[in-house]
Amino acid sequence: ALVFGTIGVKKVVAMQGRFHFYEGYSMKEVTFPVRVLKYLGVEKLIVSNASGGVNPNYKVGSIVIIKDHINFMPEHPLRGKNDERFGPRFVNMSEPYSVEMIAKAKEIAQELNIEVHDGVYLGLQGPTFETLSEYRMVKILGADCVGMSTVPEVIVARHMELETFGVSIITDMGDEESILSVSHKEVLEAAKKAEPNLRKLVKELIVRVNGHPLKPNQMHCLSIFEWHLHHCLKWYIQFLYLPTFFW
Ligand SMILES: O=P(O)(O)O[C@@H]1C[C@H](O)[C@@H](CO)O1
Ligand SMILES: Nc1nc2[nH]cnc2c(=O)[nH]1
Repeated sequence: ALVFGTIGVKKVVAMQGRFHFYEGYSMKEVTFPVRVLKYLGVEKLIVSNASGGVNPNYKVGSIVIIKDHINFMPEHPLRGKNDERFGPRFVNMSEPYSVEMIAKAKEIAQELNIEVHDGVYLGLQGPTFETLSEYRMVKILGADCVGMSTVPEVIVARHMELETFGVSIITDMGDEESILSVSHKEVLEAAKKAEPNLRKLVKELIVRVNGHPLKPNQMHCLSIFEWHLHHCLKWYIQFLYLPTFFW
């Protein structure tokens, strides 16, 4: 489901969940929502995920601003005939995550006293969590965290020239002491704990980032909508949770 709303004077559409390759969807299906969002007029994409940390400076609950990724997914979302209406055959991936949005998010985090790290996310197929040796491999390959999503969506976002910001919550650490206990339940619990800070950060980023504000006639609707938004914000944001898209 797509949830439509506003944050400040920005129109927002959030996906209630995402598709994963490990669930059996094709890469085209996994990334289809990004195409839809682009055609809805979305200009900027905020994508979030849960991941396992291999950078020893992280701990469970750390918020990591994704500065780059390594594509280790088994299939490429742009494989096959290229549709030039969407984007070019060969996509420049030198700045998959917006440097401008990263800088703004860091500035906000400092102001709000929220501890953030930055790092490289490596995407694997899943659904298994990594073995100790695989976590070690992830680290050797130059990544700071590992997960099962995001990379295909970001590739397709770049294909369509959507400016992208990515953030990851470290829900488990891929080290010898904590690895024995990693489970999906723990992933959900750790993500929930980090959620209030992530919510503040993302909300403020949406407010401050460049984009088209609502037009004056839309402001009238907004004032009526604001009461609703104010009273339902808590509920709303829970659904905005992961991942959030806006334009
Ligand atoms: O959709 P994300 O990447 O946030 O979900 C992560 C990876 C798996 O789907 C799940 C593992 O617990 O969390
Ligand atoms: N692949 C992978 N995905 C995750 N999602 C949350 N934690 C992890 C992890 O340790 N590994």
